[in-house]
Amino acid sequence: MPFKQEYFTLNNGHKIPAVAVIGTGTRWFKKEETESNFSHELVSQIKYALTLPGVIHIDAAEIYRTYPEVSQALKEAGRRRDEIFITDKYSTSLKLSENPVKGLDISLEKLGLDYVDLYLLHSPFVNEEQNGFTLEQAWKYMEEIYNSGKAKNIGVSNFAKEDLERILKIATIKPQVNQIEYSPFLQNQTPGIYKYCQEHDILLEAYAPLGPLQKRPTDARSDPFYKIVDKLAHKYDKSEALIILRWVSKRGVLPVTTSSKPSRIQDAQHLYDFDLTGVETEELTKAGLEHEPLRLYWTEQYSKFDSEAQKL
Ligand SMILES: NC(=O)C1=CN([C@@H]2O[C@H](COP(=O)(O)OP(=O)(O)OC[C@H]3O[C@@H](n4cnc5c(N)ncnc54)[C@H](OP(=O)(O)O)[C@@H]3O)[C@@H](O)[C@H]2O)C=CC1
Repeated sequence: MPFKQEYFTLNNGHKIPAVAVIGTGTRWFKKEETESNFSHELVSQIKYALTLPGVIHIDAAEIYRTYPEVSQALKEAGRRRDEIFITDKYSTSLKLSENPVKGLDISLEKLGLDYVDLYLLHSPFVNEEQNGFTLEQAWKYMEEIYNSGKAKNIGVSNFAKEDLERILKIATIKPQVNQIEYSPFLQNQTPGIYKYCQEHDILLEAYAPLGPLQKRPTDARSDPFYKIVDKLAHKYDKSEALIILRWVSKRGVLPVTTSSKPSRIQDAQHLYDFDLTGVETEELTKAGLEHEPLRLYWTEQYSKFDSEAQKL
């Protein structure tokens, strides 16, 4: 299969590989990091990903408790560091380490790395009482990390417009990325976030992009959205998952996916070997918007925005 490496360009001019093929949360997420729950399956999927062509984009986080698996896979794969792009996240709403600076030091140690490529605040749910610092101070820690070189890029996750506005007021370094839940059935995790990030040159990353496949309704066969996906899958001879991931990228959003199946990891790494036309992209956007919202994460905090999630 021919291979095409694609990047998005961040607001600091750095390049980021345009699909993250192995997220280490969701199906790999653990409540504890113990020897007995070490996932050999995750190690083998990451190692498999590291045999693929191009730069391999791995999505990790403190809260996933999967650093031991990532670390072992990196060591055993022996791939060049500049052929790997690692995102990591500081756990905010559940405090696991003192602050982002100390948290990253611990994760670098566990991962056996000198730096990560991207470090994110996992959510905006930070306050003095719970964390010992405010959201603005959290961002100052992130800037300290950027200046130290221990993270080549910094950003946020699950941030709404208002959270970004707070950060931008005090920032000397703008967040490069906002990683949010995004799929055809959730085109605005919080009101107006898609447009806001585009206008402010903050790259959106989509986690749970395959929500419509993870939660496929029983009447999908007669649903216009699934009919279009099926038509395009046949036209391009690609899986339905790839049609949706490619749509995400055509919307200017970087898809973050994962799988327990090597063939799906390989497919995702080859996402840019085909393209959708502008008309097809628009058709999927519209059919997606007509669907009722599907929100899989941060429902307690964000379900109140469901009525605005499908307005562009
Ligand atoms: N910042 C945040 O708050 C969050 C970040 N994330 C990050 O994003 C990553 C990806 O999130 P995730 O929701 O898993 O991403 P996706 O929406 O891409 O879903 C991946 C899952 O979909 C399954 N899948 C793939 N193809 C199909 C298909 N055709 N039909 C049905 N199921 C299919 C896969 O199963 P299989 O293994 O069988 O292939 C896999 O478990 C996480 O691992 C994590 O790193 C996720 C949630 C929150």
